[in-house]
Amino acid sequence: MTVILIGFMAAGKSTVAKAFDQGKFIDLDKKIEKEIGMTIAQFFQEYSEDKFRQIEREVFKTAVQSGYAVIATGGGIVKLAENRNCLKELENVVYLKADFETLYGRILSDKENSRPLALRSKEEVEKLFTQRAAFYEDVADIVIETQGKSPEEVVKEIQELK
Ligand SMILES: Nc1ncnc2c1ncn2[C@@H]1O[C@H](COP(=O)(O)OP(=O)(O)O)[C@@H](O)[C@H]1O
Ligand SMILES: O=C(O)C1=C[C@@H](OP(=O)(O)O)[C@@H](O)[C@H](O)C1
Ligand SMILES: [Mg+2]
Repeated sequence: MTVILIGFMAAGKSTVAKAFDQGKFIDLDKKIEKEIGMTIAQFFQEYSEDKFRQIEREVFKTAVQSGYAVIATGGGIVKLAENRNCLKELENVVYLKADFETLYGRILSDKENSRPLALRSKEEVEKLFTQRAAFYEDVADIVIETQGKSPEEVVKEIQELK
């Protein structure tokens, strides 16, 4: 079975996926960065978000056919209707949920990932969160509340699903 992790920026999708054995998980953003040879932030600047979404769509499609144990998506995977339809058809789509203040705090203190869409004002990021939250709820099979839980605790909950 493949577990697909969805959720807003800094929900913990990448951190949680990494806890699974090498080769058995894929982080779509890391895969994309390897393919494009630059960071996502650089790509947004040099090309566009739309171009990024096209690549994300293809990488996601390939990943779901590849038998990974865990797929960490990027927070914007739900932006394209094609991806939302695909998520709805899949099983074990896990929404890692947290409230906006928690996520925003994590975004600000995360020095490892550059998130171009988080460079906007806090109000705009919150607007994006509200729009996206409805999509995550809609396509998810399972919701895991991550608030007050360590990444290890979240990993354990996911392992118990198997
Ligand atoms: N359950 C958690 N509790 C506290 N901090 C977390 C948790 N999960 C992730 N983080 C931290 O939040 C930041 C973003 O995590 P990341 O896994 O990159 O999220 P995502 O891939 O969903 O954007 C990282 O600094 C990470 O260490
Ligand atoms: O929410 C988004 O649109 C994005 C989230 C990022 O992934 P994380 O959710 O892993 O931060 C990354 O794919 C890109 O910066 C766009
Ligand atoms: Mg990530």
